[in-house]
Amino acid sequence: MEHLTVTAAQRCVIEAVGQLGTENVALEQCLGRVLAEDVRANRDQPPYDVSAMDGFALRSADVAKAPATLEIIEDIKAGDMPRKTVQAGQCTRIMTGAPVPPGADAVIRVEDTQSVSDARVQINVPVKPDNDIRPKGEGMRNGEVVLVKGTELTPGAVGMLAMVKRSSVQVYRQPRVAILSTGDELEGLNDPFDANKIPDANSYALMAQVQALGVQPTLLGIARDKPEELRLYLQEGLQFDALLVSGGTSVGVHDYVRPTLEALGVQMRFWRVEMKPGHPMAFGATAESFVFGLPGNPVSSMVCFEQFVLPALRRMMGHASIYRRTVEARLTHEVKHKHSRTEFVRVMLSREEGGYTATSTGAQGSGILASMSKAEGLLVVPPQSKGLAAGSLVTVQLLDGTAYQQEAGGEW
Ligand SMILES: Nc1nc2c(c(=O)[nH]1)N[C@H]1C(S)=C(S)[C@@H](COP(=O)(O)OP(=O)(O)OC[C@H]3O[C@@H](n4cnc5c(N)ncnc54)[C@H](O)[C@@H]3O)O[C@H]1N2
Ligand code: MOO
Repeated sequence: MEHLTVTAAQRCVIEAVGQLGTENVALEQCLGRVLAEDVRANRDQPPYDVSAMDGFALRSADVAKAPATLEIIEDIKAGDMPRKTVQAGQCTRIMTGAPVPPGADAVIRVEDTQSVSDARVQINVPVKPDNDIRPKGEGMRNGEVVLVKGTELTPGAVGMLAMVKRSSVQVYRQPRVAILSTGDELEGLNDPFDANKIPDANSYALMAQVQALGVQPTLLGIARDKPEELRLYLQEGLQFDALLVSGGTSVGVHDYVRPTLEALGVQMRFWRVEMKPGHPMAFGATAESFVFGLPGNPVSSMVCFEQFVLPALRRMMGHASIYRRTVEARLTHEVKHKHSRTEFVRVMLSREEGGYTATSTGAQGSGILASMSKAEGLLVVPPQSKGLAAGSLVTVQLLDGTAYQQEAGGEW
């Protein structure tokens, strides 16, 4: 499986993974989850025609030649039921959300009236029938599906669930994700400082990328470059829905990850993708688990997460929109491209007249996390590109935000 493009590798991942099972979660915990059931309204809302304004409910015909003075027969607050019928020459004082009394066909807001006495009001302007009346069932009708299966639970959707009195709801399960770093050179966050070692940044950058999807991963720690130790860690990681291993995926003599995974029964689907950074990216599966072998270089592992792990996890969680949103941006400088791999360039975006502009965040080496930490997006240089001129229109994957799209946004 040589010369696999990013798009082809993404397809391979997405075809392999599917939605996880479902679970019931409390309304307080469901933000960002995906509905695994249709949710129906259990009442009409509003339950009757109600006033949209604080004012007076009246018969529009009575005020056709406004100004006109009407007799106030009743006061109705939200929560009250009207007791009287509005007859010719009459009105009721009504508050927002209160039921419109029989006989009245319109509401006029208080600003368009003038008090004459406690019992009489002058209406200053005419109103059309139905003015400022919110009809029964305008918001939802009893029995109708108000949220369809597959909907992501946004704050608005959570409000809707409360509106139909759902204190818990059936959603797709969150993936259980394990993260493992490998390499003798790595220094754990709590290990003593040693200037000759490499701090384990990948575990935490990957942790944060998973957390940004609303999932709390498990950090397995650091496996040293000893096949037996690595085997134990990988075995543990394969108990999870997804295992992210960084380092040891290329062809060095101590790159034991791939052979050890295979020895543990993992079927490798690919182990190289035509991309930069991120070339030695591996993907495999067992019956219960998916393994992403991410390159050790910190930026490479993060970029591979964006392209392969993120859509896979979102698919497991039941989302239909699984890819980062892409935008068009105008490049503020030249980008050279002298190979035939898809390149991802870390960029900052600014919003200017006519759209976004994209500017590199600095040195793009795959170990240089500083330029990743400033990045708002990844500019995609397609494999066939001969380089991009300043001022050209380019595609950028947004790294921040919670907006996603159904398609990757291009073939690359
Ligand atoms: N002969 C070849 N050598 C290399 C190739 C190749 O195709 N042929 N590919 C290069 C590319 S591209 C990358 S990317 C790296 C990936 O190699 P590995 O996945 O095997 O990663 P390591 O060799 O273990 O480490 C690479 C680099 O990253 C640092 N690292 C590793 N883990 C962490 C961590 N948890 N936190 C921070 N930094 C980490 C490690 O110290 C190395 O500097 O291979 C090239 N070589
Ligand atoms: O995948 Mo490597 O990232 O090009 O350094």
